[in-house]
Amino acid sequence: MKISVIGCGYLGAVHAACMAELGHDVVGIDVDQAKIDALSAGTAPFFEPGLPEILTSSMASGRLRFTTDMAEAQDAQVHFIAVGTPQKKGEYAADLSYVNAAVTALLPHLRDGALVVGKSTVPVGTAARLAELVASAPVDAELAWNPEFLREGFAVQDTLGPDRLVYGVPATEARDRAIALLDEVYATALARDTPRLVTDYATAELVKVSANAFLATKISFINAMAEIAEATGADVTQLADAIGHDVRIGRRFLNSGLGFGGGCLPKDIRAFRARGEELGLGSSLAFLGEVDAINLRRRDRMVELTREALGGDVTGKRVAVLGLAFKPDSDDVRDSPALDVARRLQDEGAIVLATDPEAIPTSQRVHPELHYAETVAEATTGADAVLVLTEWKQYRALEPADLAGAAGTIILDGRNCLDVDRWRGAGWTYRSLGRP
Ligand SMILES: NC(=O)c1ccc[n+]([C@@H]2O[C@H](COP(=O)([O-])OP(=O)(O)OC[C@H]3O[C@@H](n4cnc5c(N)ncnc54)[C@H](O)[C@@H]3O)[C@@H](O)[C@H]2O)c1
Ligand SMILES: O=c1ccn([C@@H]2O[C@H](COP(=O)(O)OP(=O)(O)O[C@H]3O[C@H](CO)[C@@H](O)[C@H](O)[C@H]3O)[C@@H](O)[C@H]2O)c(=O)[nH]1
Repeated sequence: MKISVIGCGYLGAVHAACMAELGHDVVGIDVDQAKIDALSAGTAPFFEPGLPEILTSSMASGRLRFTTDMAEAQDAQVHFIAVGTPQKKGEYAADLSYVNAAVTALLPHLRDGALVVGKSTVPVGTAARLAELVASAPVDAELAWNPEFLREGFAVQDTLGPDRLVYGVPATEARDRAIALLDEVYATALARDTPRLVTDYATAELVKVSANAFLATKISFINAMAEIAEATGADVTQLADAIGHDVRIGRRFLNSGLGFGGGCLPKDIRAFRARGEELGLGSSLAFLGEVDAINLRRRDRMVELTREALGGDVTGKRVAVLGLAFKPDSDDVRDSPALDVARRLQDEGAIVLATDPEAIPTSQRVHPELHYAETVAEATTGADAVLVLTEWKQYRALEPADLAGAAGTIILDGRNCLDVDRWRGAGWTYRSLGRP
């Protein structure tokens, strides 16, 4: 099938490459010339495991190409909208200007029978409005909403093998045709019995934001328990293991620490709250304000813990920060708790040297004033304290001997990911968020 993917960021570039990998003929379109140049050269514009390989194979097969020219979408039967929906400046609501612009620019290029498929995360009610815009096209075209649940770091795997497919389709006679086209797109996943839920626009939009709200709530729940654990001498990681054995609760997404960041959970819970208020249902989603507040307090506590460990004042103290990305296996630093803590410590007068296996270039772009080191050895040499803020596999595996160049023996575990006995046994002062 001929497919266009409009917006080639973390979501769209992976989606385009994976659709081509599945045998479709795909054109990826973006307004960012540099991104399109990189993708056209077969280079992934960000770090995502597995993406370079499928980009190379799909481009070599001739089934994948990239352009900034929207007219090249004209042959496609299905058009995925994968542009950004960031938080508006100074507000909680989502900025829908990119989605509106993308759909508007696509309209003159739609062919008869085309299906425009929303993938971006949007406030409930957006699809119904965009459906009217699509209906104004000079041809017979329809809109469907097909939210995406991929996780960065596992984006290729999640796109090729999603855990569920949700189709929000029109209530008109075009419904069956929209379902048939989406079934053709996802034939490989459907052949493996991937659950498929066909619903209306509003439910499809809400499935996405409520899933992220639930995940964020689960993380903030365990981080609230970490606050209580810290005050009472309990161990939040043991608590998570114990409650996680109850299958009704489950252990996943109960990792306490610095909390959630990234381009999705923080802005999605805020946009959901803002939408609730617009609907006159602010109280139904008011708890998300608390989820957000608990999450942001973790960053404050990490800065405070560093201050405490360094005798009450970080001024002039050397602090090594290991980890800048919002999570391991990604170079994404959007709303990254790690980068935020590093920056705040530097603002307080600490001499911060930060490192990350992949996220130095992305961090440098937003915080050129921070000092970066290419290796752990370089970052930790002469350090009074070492902070682990993103739980990359290589940081979890660190041994005290690897930090022999540090001046002090203070290690602060912002992700509750280190072996306490290994560090204390080697004479280090180990402190964390919620472990005694
Ligand atoms: N990143 C994820 O893991 C993920 C997962 C599921 C859903 N989402 C949702 O997908 C959407 C995209 O997220 P992202 O992380 O890929 O964002 P991103 O910022 O990485 O990518 C968005 C891309 O859209 C492009 N763009 C903007 N306006 C355009 C236009 N008019 N025409 C063509 N391209 C345009 C930008 O240049 C950019 O490359 C958001 O709504 C997000 O919430 C993201
Ligand atoms: O137990 C946990 C799990 C995650 N996190 C943090 O939560 C954030 C988000 O992690 P994760 O959800 O794995 O990453 P994303 O790639 O942002 O994926 C989320 O956001 C995407 C965009 O909407 C959705 O598609 C995914 O389903 C949803 O998991 C990161 O900062 C993690 O460090 C924790 O603090 N504790």
